[in-house]
Amino acid sequence: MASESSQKNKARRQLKKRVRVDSEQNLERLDSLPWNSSLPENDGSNHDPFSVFIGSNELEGGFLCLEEIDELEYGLEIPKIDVENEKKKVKGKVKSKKRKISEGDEDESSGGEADGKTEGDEDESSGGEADGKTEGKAGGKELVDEKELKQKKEKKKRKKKKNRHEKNDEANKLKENTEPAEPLAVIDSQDGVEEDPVDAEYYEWNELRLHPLILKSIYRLKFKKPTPIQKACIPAAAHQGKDVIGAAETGSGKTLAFGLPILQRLLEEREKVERLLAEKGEANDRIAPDSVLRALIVTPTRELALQVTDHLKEVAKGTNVRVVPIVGGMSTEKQERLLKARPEIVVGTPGRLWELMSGGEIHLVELHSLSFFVLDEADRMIESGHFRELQSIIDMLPMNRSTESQPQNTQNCVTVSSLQRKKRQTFVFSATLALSADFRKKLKRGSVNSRKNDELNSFETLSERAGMRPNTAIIDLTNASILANKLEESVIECREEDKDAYLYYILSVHGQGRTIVFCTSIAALRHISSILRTLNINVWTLHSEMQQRARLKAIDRFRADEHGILVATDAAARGLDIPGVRTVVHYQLPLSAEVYVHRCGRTARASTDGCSIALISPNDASKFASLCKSFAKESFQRFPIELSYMPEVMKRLSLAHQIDKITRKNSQEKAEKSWLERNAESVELVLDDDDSEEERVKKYRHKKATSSQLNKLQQELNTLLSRPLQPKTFSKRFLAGAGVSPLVQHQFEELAKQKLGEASNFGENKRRKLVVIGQDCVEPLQALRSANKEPRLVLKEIAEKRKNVDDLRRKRKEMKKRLHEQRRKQRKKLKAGNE
Ligand SMILES: Nc1ncnc2c1ncn2[C@@H]1O[C@H](COP(=O)(O)OP(=O)(O)OP(=O)(O)O)[C@@H](O)[C@H]1O
Repeated sequence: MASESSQKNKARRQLKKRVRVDSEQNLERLDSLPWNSSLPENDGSNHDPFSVFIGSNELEGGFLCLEEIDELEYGLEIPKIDVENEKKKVKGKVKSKKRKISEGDEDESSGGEADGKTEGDEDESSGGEADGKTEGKAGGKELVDEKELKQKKEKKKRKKKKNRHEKNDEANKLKENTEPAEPLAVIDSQDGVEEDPVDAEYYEWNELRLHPLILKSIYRLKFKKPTPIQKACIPAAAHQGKDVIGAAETGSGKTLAFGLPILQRLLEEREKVERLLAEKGEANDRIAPDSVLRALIVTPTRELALQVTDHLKEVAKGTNVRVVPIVGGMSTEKQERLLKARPEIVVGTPGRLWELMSGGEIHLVELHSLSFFVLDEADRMIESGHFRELQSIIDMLPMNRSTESQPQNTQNCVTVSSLQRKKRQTFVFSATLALSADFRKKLKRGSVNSRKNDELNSFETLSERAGMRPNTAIIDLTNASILANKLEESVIECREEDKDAYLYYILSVHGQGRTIVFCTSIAALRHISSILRTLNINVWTLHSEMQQRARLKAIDRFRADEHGILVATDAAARGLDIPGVRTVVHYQLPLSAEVYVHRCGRTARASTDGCSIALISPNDASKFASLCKSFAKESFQRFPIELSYMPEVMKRLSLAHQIDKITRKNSQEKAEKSWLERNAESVELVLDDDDSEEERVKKYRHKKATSSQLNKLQQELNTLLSRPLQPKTFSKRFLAGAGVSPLVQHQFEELAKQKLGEASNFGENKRRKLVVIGQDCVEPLQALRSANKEPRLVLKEIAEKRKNVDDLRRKRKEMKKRLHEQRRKQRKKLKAGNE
């Protein structure tokens, strides 16, 4: 018996030793993971008096370890960081192994009092010898000792149990607050230890060691795990304090990839001040809120600036960090008022930012404590139209070399910024950074600071001017095509004049989900929106000539409509984040591959899928060819067209075009007339109607004829539109199969109402059961996927067609020239004959 017990004890001791080694190895491994902050050595250049209190961390931003932050202070139990997890797992393993070893023993322990043998087994911590000693002894003292020991152990057990319950309660509370839906209990099948569901679900976030308040926001937003660009950027930017150049596909979460490190540092710094004051025994209310600008984020468009602001505000909820947008098209006074509140983060467009900066706006020019300078959609920023203002803004930034100014400790009040005299971090992000051949080379070299290109508006110059440091982390996660992974691209070849018909076809036969139709010119946008409205399709428009308020309204309305259609110029191509955009139509091809990528990026965002359809006419051939070349593509899938729909589509389009032409002419005439009248009025002239009676009658007749023609056309179109769009072979008796888009469904419903109306007029109750069937949605993406046998448009074909078109044009030109020459000769002959 004794030998059995000592064997058990030996086994236990060995196991303990192994577990300790395992756990140490695990901790070592975790310590060596790349996200550990690799803080530079103190080079002695930091003269910040506060560094005495802060320690070496202060040198590079004073990053706090997560462990230093008291979770309870924030009213939440933060899922443990990886180290904790590992420890927990190790403990679990020990437990389960112990359990295996002492199986039976524990059972015995319930009846331990009877034989007194198992006491020592349970009290494994006291060592195996105790067992040996108690073994076989039944003396009174020993019994008393055993009883005491047992009581102690039970007390300990009860305490442990209580603690466990309390912990579970807290975890449950957090789950309720953050993850109300389907809490997932994960059981580690290997060691039988129950893992915290939040722990398991947000495991990857925990590894990034973000501030508890940021994690709380992330749980609230239900972002289960960081996206690859976030995973790559956060350790470098937030924990290693590096500058970052980041390129990743559209919709991949780049905003938070730079936004979270900013928040992290601001919160860490606040924590540090609080801690310092607490150490010095001073009250927290003496901490002044940050009254200086800490992060300046520049975006190329107003919508994007507003969107980034909203996104950051959402994550910064509950942190007291203020984010403010500064964009053109809105009242300058209002924005100045916003800046008076001295927000820590400002997101703006270069134009308005520079306007306020050059006007001496105090919050924007006091940049000594600026810790972050961010260029979102950086490649767009270096294009003409933005660069000059951006350059001026960059020139206002203080040198990013040393801790140039002394901390302010005004009136004995510690400001957070006064403690943060460290280098400014620069973040440069875009989906298409890697598209430029020049930049691609630099990315490959892993450096952006080699001075080969002296072009003023090069990316290189910009980053250098912005104070980007040599050890910048360059993170390029773009795939070969740069486009989102789940995007399906397709093309429709058609004549220029048929583009409207194909657009109508896509929207009416397949118009599921939100669609954005892109064009390059405002004139084309106006044309399309007018035609579509004539065809009873409700569309929103967005272009740069619109008032800012109208632009935002259009976006809001589009966002609110599940099957909304937005016709936009490239003003909406970058950054716009509207969930549920299923299709992007390129009515006109963009002028560059970058813009094509950004347009396509309005769909297939955040790991969802989507589809892009480009309408290509012979005029677009050369643009299309260069697009293919940029993406090294040899072929494109053709979008499947059910040709039997086309006769009906064409009929409607022809009517819509005629109506549109007449209405445009009318409104143009009206505008011209009112312009003349307005001008005459302004110079106090009375306009004479100098038309003769005959002319006036003629005009009247013409007007009447046009208006009756317009009425006729409109009626005809209305009749067509009141019927669902049907393929030519469509049988009215059986309505099934092809799938019904919202527009067609609406038309069916209208038809049903009409029929019901007729039926009730004639008292025919039998016809009441008019049912619309076949409502399975066939959205463009679905149609595209199910038509994978559709022949692909090969680049060679395009090149051939382009050559044919060019040949034809050349021949026509030559013929014209020949004809012209012939006529000239004839005229010359005639002239000579006459003479
Ligand atoms: N970790 C995450 N998990 C799930 N969704 C996320 C995560 N991070 C961001 N998102 C969401 O993904 C969407 C796209 O994010 P964001 O606008 O930052 O993308 P982007 O890469 O900047 O796109 P673009 O290049 O088009 O500007 C947003 O709706 C955002 O809320």
